[in-house]
Amino acid sequence: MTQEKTPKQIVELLNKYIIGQDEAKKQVAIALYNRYRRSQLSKTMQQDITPKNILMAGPTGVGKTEIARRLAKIVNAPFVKVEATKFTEVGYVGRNVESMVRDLAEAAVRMEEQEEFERVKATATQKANEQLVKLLVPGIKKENRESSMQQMMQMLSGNFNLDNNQETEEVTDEIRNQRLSVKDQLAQGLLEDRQVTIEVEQTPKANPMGDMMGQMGMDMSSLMGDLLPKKKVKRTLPVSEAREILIQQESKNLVNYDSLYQDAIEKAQQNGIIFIDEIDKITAGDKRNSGQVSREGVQRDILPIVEGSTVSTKYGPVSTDHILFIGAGAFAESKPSDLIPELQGRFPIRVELNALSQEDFVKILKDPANSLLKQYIALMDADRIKLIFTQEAIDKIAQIAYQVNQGTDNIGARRLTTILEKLLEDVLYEGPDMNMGEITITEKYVTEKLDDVITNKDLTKFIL
Ligand SMILES: Nc1ncnc2c1ncn2[C@@H]1O[C@H](COP(=O)(O)OP(=O)(O)OP(=O)(O)O)[C@@H](O)[C@H]1O
Repeated sequence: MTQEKTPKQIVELLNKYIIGQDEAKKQVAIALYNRYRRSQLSKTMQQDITPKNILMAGPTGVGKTEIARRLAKIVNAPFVKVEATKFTEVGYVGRNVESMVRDLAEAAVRMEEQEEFERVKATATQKANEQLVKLLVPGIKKENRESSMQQMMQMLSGNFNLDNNQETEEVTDEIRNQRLSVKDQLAQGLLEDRQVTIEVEQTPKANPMGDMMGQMGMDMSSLMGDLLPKKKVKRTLPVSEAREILIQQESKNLVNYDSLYQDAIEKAQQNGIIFIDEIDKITAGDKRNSGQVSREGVQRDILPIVEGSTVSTKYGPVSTDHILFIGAGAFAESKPSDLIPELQGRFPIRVELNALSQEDFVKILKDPANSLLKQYIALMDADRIKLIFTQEAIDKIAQIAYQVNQGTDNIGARRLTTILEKLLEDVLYEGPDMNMGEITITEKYVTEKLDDVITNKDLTKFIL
């Protein structure tokens, strides 16, 4: 296991995206680094030192998930979020909790695939373009009796090779020249709208049986997929879209999936992070969810996974020994001490996240690298409109968000999203037709646009 970043460096990176919650940021960074420290020890020593997972307590929308998700991004770790309450639903059985590890393996495979696709991109694009040239200037299909005879002989001898189109295609000098010129035009982007017909694999439809098998740890579509040839259909598309599909197909051919799966499993085992939300709702102390699958039962099912066990996935067995688990919940009606003792022991690091203040909201709107305001500014920029917010307007938005949270449900920073959407609806709708190079959102605009909604409680609940 490699660990390129120290806890301090991790916190510095988290600071770019998350406002406040300093203690939580520090603790996740330490926990992550401790996992690396433990992996450096001898196997026997490792067994004696149990991994230290984290329990985050705090109201909704204050950054619990965001911290964990960002942490994973920063260290390029596969990440999944599950709701613990999902496992209390009727229809779930003990084994299902293992699905969180399967999902992690899946996430790791997707990450590795993305990296590999990036690595082979240049080659895949080149091959895709070569195919496009052939599709745009097809060769002459040879109705060659000899070759039909050969095919027949091959089939009789059990040697099926139905994909020998190229062999029966004649390429004259003229075609060769045409292809050269088309290759040039393609490179210059002149043929992007021309239609071509390509073969694409049809994705199998989801079926309920598959879902059931999935819950039992089997993946029907991949089982069947391995046995049956994938169904191909012909589609006619513009070159620009066809190229994307061909690149995808070529990339898949260029990637060695056996080693990709191995790498992905290694990554999930060594770097994986599983975020278990609503863990407070599976305690005996919580009064909700009664009459469903026993909450303590779910805790007992989760325990072996957190303690370290091996879960079979369709990519191979995954050991959970080094996976970092982050439990989170509001813990409003229950306490961490309501969890079964064994589970409490597996989550020894406890952090509380604070409710967000009006000042925090101002910072959340402005400061993070991809803050909400920056997102809207970027969106409008696509229409070549410069969107400007005055400081007073930003303060007003934060104040309204804070007030609405106090007056109705406190949903934390999520309130900012609904408020901004309402505030900017006219700008988003009319902006492109307004022929304005610049739109400034002032405090007055915020007040006028939102006042009606705020003063009417029913409207507030519905819209904001
Ligand atoms: N402290 C913060 N700094 C920056 N953004 C935040 C902060 N807290 C919340 N947000 C924003 O609000 C959204 C919701 O936060 P998050 O998903 O972390 O909630 P949570 O605390 O995990 O609550 P829940 O348990 O209900 O999921 C995030 O997408 C993020 O953009």
